[in-house]
Amino acid sequence: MIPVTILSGFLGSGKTTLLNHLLKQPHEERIGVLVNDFGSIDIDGDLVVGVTGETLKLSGGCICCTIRDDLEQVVFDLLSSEDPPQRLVIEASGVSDPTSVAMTFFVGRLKNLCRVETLVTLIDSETFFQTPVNLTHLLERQLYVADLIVLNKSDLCPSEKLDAVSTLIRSEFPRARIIRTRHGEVPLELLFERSESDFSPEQAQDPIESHVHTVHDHHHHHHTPHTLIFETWSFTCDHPLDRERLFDVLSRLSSQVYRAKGFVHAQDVPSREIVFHVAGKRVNQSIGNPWGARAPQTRLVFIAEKGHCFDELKDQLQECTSLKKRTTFEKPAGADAWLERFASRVRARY
Ligand SMILES: Nc1nc2c(ncn2[C@@H]2O[C@H](COP(=O)(O)OP(=O)(O)OP(=O)(O)O)[C@@H](O)[C@H]2O)c(=O)[nH]1
Repeated sequence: MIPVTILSGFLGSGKTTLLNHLLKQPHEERIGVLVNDFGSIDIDGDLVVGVTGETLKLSGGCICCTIRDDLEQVVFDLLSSEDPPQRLVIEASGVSDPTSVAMTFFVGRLKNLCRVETLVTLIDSETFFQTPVNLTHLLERQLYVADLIVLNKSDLCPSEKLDAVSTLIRSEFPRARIIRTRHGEVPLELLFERSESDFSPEQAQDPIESHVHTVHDHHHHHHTPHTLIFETWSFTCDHPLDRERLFDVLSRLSSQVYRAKGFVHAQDVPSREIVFHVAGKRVNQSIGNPWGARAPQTRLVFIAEKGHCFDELKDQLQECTSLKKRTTFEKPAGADAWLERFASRVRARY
């Protein structure tokens, strides 16, 4: 039976960062990695670096609901390949319920091939107490089934706040082990350590959600698909963007936008990708890979509250393609004529 580790945690909590850290650590097993992006274009798969095994991308939906069958198929194909991985790590999308992802391994063809060893849930410690009320249910679901809870982004959080987050989580979810990290730096041994028992379907029957997914009826799937709760929109553009303007636009995103990320074709660094992340109110950018033979293209994905209208953002992003430099001072109409009159008066006097 192939051991499976499921990484979950809300949008931007640091799952991909943890995955990258994990894959950079020396490991002897062949690790198969599956990355699920909720957005309509795949970004996460390309953000995973240093993979020694195989990385498969599942995008365009959430593996816990709309594309759950795809997950089963992809894992089955991977395990039936000539050189199958010895271990699987699945990065669930930030909006997914890890229980549903785990349940995929208790039904159909995967039932006798895999065992779900560890469920890891990441928390963005900095923004934990600002979690929008309509998202606390999802967060609870992610925490409830976790064997390991990672309080990530500890570098952005004063120690008193971190203690408060830790105390609250420990009292609400006493079963899990809790670890504080920065940049997802969890030791491999901890991630792959067998918990006291593997995940069992009974764990899915938690008090938070009464309508559980039963083992026998895999299609008896009651929870609301995330496409009904979240809105996703992507922006692609071949023209280079003004990075300063883009930073400005991304810094002022509506609070209904929970997450943005992607690759930018920037005017000032035309030869390399610029990787942008917005998580909470924080905008991060870093220089990524050279475009090489690929045609440079900006690909940004946004995840927001259902019903959010992206029209204004679309206009703002399109304006970032303009080569015109922004001026902070716009001369009022008639200013030139006035200046000319003023100058001639000065000339006449002196
Ligand atoms: N300062 C700081 N930044 C972090 C830390 N962990 C992750 N980040 C940054 O947070 C942003 C989001 O990190 P990701 O790893 O992409 O988050 P994610 O959970 O995979 O995001 P989704 O897949 O969209 O849900 C990136 O800009 C990371 O560099 C941390 O511990 N400290």
